[in-house]
Amino acid sequence: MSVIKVEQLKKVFKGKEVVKGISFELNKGRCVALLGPNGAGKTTTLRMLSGLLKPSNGSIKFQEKNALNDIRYSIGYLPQYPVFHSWMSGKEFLMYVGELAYLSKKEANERAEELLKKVAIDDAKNQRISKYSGGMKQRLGIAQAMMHKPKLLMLDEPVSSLDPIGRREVLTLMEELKEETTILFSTHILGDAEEICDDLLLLHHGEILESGSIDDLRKRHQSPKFELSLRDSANKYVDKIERLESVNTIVLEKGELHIFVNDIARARAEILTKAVQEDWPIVKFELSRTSLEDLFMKVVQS
Ligand SMILES: Nc1ncnc2c1ncn2[C@@H]1O[C@H](COP(=O)(O)OP(=O)(O)OP(=O)(O)O)[C@@H](O)[C@H]1O
Repeated sequence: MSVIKVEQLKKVFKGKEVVKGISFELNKGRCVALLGPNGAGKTTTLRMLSGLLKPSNGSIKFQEKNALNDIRYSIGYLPQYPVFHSWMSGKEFLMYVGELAYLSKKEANERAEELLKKVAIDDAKNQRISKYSGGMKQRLGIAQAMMHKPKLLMLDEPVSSLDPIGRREVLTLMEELKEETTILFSTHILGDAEEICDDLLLLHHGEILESGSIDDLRKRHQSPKFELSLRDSANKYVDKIERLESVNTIVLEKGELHIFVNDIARARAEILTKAVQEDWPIVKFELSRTSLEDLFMKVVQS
């Protein structure tokens, strides 16, 4: 069952389309990564979904209506650069957020205590936020977004500004939150997406290039390739290999040739025959598979 359905969502800033009519659905209970390089349109998309930015076109539909008939009560949102009232303590801040979400004082107090434990800052709950580390602030930001038990939690690059320990803490916390709510989080790091997410939306120049479960995408993007290194300049061999019938495409990466093929046996025979005939100074000739990483690198570099 889907939590949210987005159709033809578009945003134009000063005549420039930065989100180009994207459509997708998020299924209940899934953790979905909105993955894309800088400037892909991730923040703009999340801001439209959270109601902070008016779309130029398209529709955003929540499948379940909430009692207040306002999508903001179905969504928890942590912006990329959250602003806290730093003079407040973590607990006071959560109580304040609870009040804004129309929770009673009792409800807000119970929920705040529960979340402070969950995000592991209950020891520091009475300390001023200005004393918190980056990781603690980010975890408080997640708690803030969860105060009103949203159906969908959206986090904009929640780990990109953190040190390795902070990153680990927040990623572990997100894994736990998957049990409670559907998560959409933006990142430009494929590894983070793969570590905690089920599904992926790959965004580039405001368009969704790939979407689906990470497992399926991984399978779909596995195709055979040979990696060839030579003691010579690899450039000299590109033309010769490209002319072989069994070769699809060649990518030169860090001095190594990545030769994409369909028929492994035929390609191997053709390449090695040519190499022996011309006495190529081969250092490495190895079969490997392309991967989601290859796809992402191609997207990021284009
Ligand atoms: N308010 C605005 N006015 C004009 N252009 C904007 C505005 N907000 C974003 N943009 C442009 O829209 C494009 C997408 O920006 P956005 O912040 O959504 O990308 P992003 O994928 O979140 O990138 P990053 O990872 O760097 O945060 C960029 O080219 C950006 O300069």
